[in-house]
Amino acid sequence: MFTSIIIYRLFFHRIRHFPGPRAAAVSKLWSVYQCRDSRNHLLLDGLHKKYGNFVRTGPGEITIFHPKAWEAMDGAGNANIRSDWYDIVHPRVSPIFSRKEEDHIERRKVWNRALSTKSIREYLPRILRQIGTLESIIASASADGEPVVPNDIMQWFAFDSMGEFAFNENFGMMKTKTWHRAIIQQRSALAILGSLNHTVWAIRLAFAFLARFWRVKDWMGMISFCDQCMERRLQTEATQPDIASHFIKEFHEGRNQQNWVTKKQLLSGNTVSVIVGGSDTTGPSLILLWYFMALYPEQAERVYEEVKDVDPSDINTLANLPCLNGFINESMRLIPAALTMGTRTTPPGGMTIDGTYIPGGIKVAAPKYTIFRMESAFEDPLSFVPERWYSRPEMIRDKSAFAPFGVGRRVCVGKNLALTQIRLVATILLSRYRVRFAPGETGEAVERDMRDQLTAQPGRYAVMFEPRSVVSA
Ligand code: HEM
Repeated sequence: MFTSIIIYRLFFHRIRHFPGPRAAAVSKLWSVYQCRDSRNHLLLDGLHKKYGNFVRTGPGEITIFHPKAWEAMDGAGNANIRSDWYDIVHPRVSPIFSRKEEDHIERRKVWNRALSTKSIREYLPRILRQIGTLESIIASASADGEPVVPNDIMQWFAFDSMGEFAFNENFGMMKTKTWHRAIIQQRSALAILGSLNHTVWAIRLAFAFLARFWRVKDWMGMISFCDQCMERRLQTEATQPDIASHFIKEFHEGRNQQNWVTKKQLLSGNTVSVIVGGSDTTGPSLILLWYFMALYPEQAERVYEEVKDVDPSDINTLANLPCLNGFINESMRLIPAALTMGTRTTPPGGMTIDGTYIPGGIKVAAPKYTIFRMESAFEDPLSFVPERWYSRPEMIRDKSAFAPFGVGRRVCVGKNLALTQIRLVATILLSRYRVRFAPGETGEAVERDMRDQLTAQPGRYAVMFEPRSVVSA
């Protein structure tokens, strides 16, 4: 039987004519093995260089390397659905864990309210307070002449912040300068996705049979931590508006036809999505932002000149500053937080992109890491040139290639919150400190040791934050 499956996949399958490694056409286990050290972004980048823009990366999977890929997959008029990967936390559901579009639309409504411009304004004082705590860590390290490790402090900031405005709860990592046990578990759990991401059936099997073992135990611990956060929140009256209050309202008032179990699964799915999706993305983005600041100090100084006199609570002004936003975009372009994640299944009639027809029922992927570095999308794509986003637009050949938050109706619902946090952290810290690599540090490990585990996990590096008053004295 196995022989006939292999023969079918190699010689008779509808996508047999797409180039790619023969072993990948036979089984996705090939990718699992190739990604055993969580370097899917590099594996796919290499496949693009070897096989071109449309590569068969699984028996029923095509990976697309094209600036228009995300528009074709998620943009206006497309009929793709999310792939079976999005059943990963089944039976829990949320907008991101929704495959049918009608479910997705319904489940997204409450998030649109929880993360609206009005809501972000309500969370603003807490964002600023969290940045205050972040700054106090930096201030004390800098007073002692000690380096700081952005991989720690920026992740602590991202998780503590999410605890604050999602649940009105302080996870206390920045205060104690230590990792919360639950977050260590979460990182260990998400590391599973570095290789097994390719075979969601294997992950589901592991959840069913290995719940007490290996990293699967941490996965279960992560889900249980998220549920406990929500349980605690359900027992309390919120003192300030938070994201959970929107979910809880929906839970109590939700659609009549939904039974209690269904609503509980939605509440749990939303909770996991907000903790993981809201922090393990902003954290890496900030780690990478400071890496690029240390790597390109003259560009960082341009941002400083722009932000030094801006009132940080004026988030509209921040959103329109060319150097600041150019720097953030360029950092996200060279290393996006979601390096390769996101697969869709083509509709029964298939999908055509730039004249290439992909049949129906095929899983398609479009790795941002490689697409954001394509010559057909950006001039001099491997160089860090923030000016391409403001004064040198000719260096952007196809803007639709740049989609760090996705596009269309499935675009990240937390995009504005994340960008507000990132702009504020950059503005407040840059206006008080100059950043440089710590003595003996080159930053080399950031990309060399980076893992692709659902989100980018950059290698560790250390920086010195030097108070500007001292620097200029
Ligand atoms: C720099 C930070 C962030 C990046 C780069 C990012 C990236 C993304 C991407 C690429 C998607 C599409 C995923 C897919 O379809 O597979 C997405 C969806 C989503 N993100 Fe984010 N995200 C960030 C921050 C946040 C924050 C702060 C939150 C919540 C507080 C959040 C919540 C969500 C949710 C709920 C979805 C699903 C949206 C839907 O399906 O309608 N994200 N994000």
